[in-house]
Order: sequence, then structure tokens, then C-alpha cells
Amino acid sequence: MTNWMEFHHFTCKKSVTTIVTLDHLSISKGQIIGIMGENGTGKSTLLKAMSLLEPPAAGTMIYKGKSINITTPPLSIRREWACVFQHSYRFVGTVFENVEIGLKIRKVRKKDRYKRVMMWLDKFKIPHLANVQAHKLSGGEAQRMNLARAFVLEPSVLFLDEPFSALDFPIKMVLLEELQQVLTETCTTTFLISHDLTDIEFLASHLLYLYNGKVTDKGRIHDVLLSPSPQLKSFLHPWHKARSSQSLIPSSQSLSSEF
Ligand SMILES: Nc1ncnc2c1ncn2[C@@H]1O[C@H](COP(=O)(O)OP(=O)(O)OP(=O)(O)O)[C@@H](O)[C@H]1O
Repeated sequence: MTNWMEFHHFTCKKSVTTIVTLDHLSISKGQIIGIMGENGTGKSTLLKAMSLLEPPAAGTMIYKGKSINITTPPLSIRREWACVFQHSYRFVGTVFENVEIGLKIRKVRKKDRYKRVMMWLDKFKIPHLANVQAHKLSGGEAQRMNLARAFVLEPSVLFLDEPFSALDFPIKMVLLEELQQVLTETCTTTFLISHDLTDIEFLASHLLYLYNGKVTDKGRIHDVLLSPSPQLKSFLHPWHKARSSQSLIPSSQSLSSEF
């Protein structure tokens, strides 16, 4: 289904200054939109506007074919969406209680809450931490808890703002694989901000590139990366350089065994 979610003429301001504009974006259900851009170009501002956490100064939005009041979005719609940010929120209490909280607010029955929380702790491989106080978790464990807290709500749309940036590379890769599997299973429409092309290539089906508060590139990730704008090309240069230099590293067989 096309036109599942649409954004038109979004203008996001801080005080009186326009930070970012988005003329038009049309999303189909299940798409994973990677959002990239230099520091300060407006990615987080745009994500907060799209999730209506901080509604845009102007613009219109369509969700599931219906026009949404962007200034006072219905709670029922907001409850279909979930967000995970770079700095994980940890409420006072155990990991179980942290994941359960949204279900309690939605008045889900205790028995069902238990089943759902344990299922998602299991999927993100932290069921053994259910009774641990959340403040004792490592960064990687806390991000697993945050993802479980988002998915337990069975969101239709997930907004992720650099959820992996504080993690070590090996931990991040494991979490990326787990998240990819869950996103495929649940067909959750996802917006993912990341500074790392590895994350975006791994997860995203589509790419939105922002430069100076404007979209210079958007489309299927493969197509965009094949013919990037000059701005995106320059942004991607370090990755291309790193990858081409990797191919210059001699294979292990040709290296001397001496060390
Ligand atoms: N309250 C504010 N008042 C004025 N300008 C602000 C305010 N908050 C953020 N900005 C500016 O808005 C711009 C966009 O910020 P934003 O955090 O959206 O960028 P970003 O692309 O997510 O950056 P980063 O990659 O560094 O996280 C920045 O130039 C920032 O200085």
C-alpha cells in the first residue's frame, strides 16, 4: 500500500529560525528509512517533528490514509508509535518494570503484560536481566532494554535516533542483526538516524540525506548510493576511502608469519 504515511511541506523551527524543511515524503508500510547528514543539519529536529513529539511549525501529515492534526495528534495514534534515542531512558526499577511501563499505562492486563514483556526480553536476549535494577545495566544491555520497551508496545512506526552510537562495534553488529530480524518479522515501519553508513546499509531499505536543513537525496538505498548528490558523495568519501584501502591490505597467506 502506498501513501501509508506522508509528510508534506514540513517546516521545523527553533524559536524563529527554520532548521529543516521536508517538501514531500511518502512511505509504504514496512519501509525502513535511514536518515543521514552532517552534525547539526537537522536530523533529530526532523525526527521529532515526524514523530510529532515536537510538531513542525507548518506542514501536513497523512497516516494510514488519513490526515492527522499535527498540533494535537490523537493519543490513539501517538500510542501506535514508539521512539528510541541515543541516550537510553532508565526509569527507577527493574528491567522488567522498565519494559512493562507502557503496557501499564495502556491498562493491559497483568497476565498479558508478563507474557509480552518476557517475550521481548527474550527476543533481545536479556531475559536473565529481568529482575536487575535498570541503572546497573551496561550501555549495550540498556539499549536492548530500550528496544524491548519500544517493541512490547507493538508499534506500527518506530523512530530511532542513533540508538547504537554509544556501543562498541562488535556489540553494535550483534544488536543490528537482532533488530533486523525483529523488523523483518514485525514489518515495522522505521525511521533510523545514524552517522554510520554500516548501520544504514545493514538495516535501511530507503535513504534520506539532509544537507543544511534540506533533503538532497531520497529513494531506495541502492539507487541513492549509486548516484549520490555532490553533498552525499562528499559525506560518503571517508567510507569509500576506508573500503578501498581495505582491499589493498594483503591477504593473510601473503604475509610473513613473523611478528
Ligand atoms: N533550541 C534551539 N534553538 C536554536 N537552534 C537550535 C535549538 N536546538 C537545536 N538547534 C540547532 O538546530 C540545528 C539542528 O539540530 P539537530 O540536533 O536537529 O541536528 P542533527 O543533524 O540531529 O545533529 P547531530 O548529528 O549533531 O545530532 C543545529 O544547528 C542546532 O544548533
